[in-house]
Amino acid sequence: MSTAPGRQPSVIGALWRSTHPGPSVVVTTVAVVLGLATGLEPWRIVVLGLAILAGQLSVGISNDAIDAPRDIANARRDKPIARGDVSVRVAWAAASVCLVVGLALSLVLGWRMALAHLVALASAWAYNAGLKKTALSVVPFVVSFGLLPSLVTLSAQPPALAAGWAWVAGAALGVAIHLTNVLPDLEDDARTGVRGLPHRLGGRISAVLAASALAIGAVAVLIGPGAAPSALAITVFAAIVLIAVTGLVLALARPPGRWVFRLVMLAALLLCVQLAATGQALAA
Ligand SMILES: CC(C)=CCC/C(C)=C/CC/C(C)=C/COP(=O)(O)OP(=O)(O)O
Repeated sequence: MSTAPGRQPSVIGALWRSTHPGPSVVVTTVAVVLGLATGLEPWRIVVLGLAILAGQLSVGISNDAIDAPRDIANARRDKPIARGDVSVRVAWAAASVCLVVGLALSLVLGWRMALAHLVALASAWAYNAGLKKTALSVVPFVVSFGLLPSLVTLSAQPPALAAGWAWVAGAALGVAIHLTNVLPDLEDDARTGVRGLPHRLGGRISAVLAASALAIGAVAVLIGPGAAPSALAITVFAAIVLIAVTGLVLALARPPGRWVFRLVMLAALLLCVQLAATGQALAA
């Protein structure tokens, strides 16, 4: 979003744009929807949503604060810190406050939930702090997204870890998101020495693996709960597989770009519907 000439952008607006608002809102929405589906009490859903949102804001803002020198070198006009709309110091302060608020709210839901959220956030911050430049760049996505269903089930009374198949679905979603999110930035990243797993694999292999991960996640949710799947579950499963196959074929036919990420986001959304449809079975 650009600012009209002569108008000072607000610091809050600039911070919000640094949070990676799309993914932050999506992850929060997934947690809230799963909370509703598993029958959490309303106050727990509100606290869970705020805790996850605050954690996501801390991850997004710290990512831009750490990347500021690189984004300035790449003249990224979409990055508020690189544009000078907000200082790195203010961004760090905001990221720290959001981190503390996210963990404090998690504690309200119980120490197990707070501990799991701490691990998920530490893994995401480790990505920002340097893992993104290594062949292990996918690991934080496997860990954090693998834990996401458990952040919901551990917020219940009594708290429980999520079922194994829900961990698989979350981790598969994380792999697909990571492998496709960086596709549009491959060239910028190469210029500034960022060589995560997708950069090493190349766009095409990354897109193929992302589509395969989505299909694996969908199969895990379909057969994991053990009971005969409902008509809705089968329909959503078929839609995810169709999107995954479309992504696969298109990625093989032409160089993958932002559209692959959009397809993955659509399939990710459907995977969440599929997860939510399992309701109480989500807890181990
Ligand atoms: C449940 C939970 C805590 C999930 C979060 C997991 C996780 C690893 C998040 C990292 C998010 C992030 C800011 C990616 C973009 O960074 P980038 O620097 O690769 O891309 P950019 O150029 O868009 O900033």
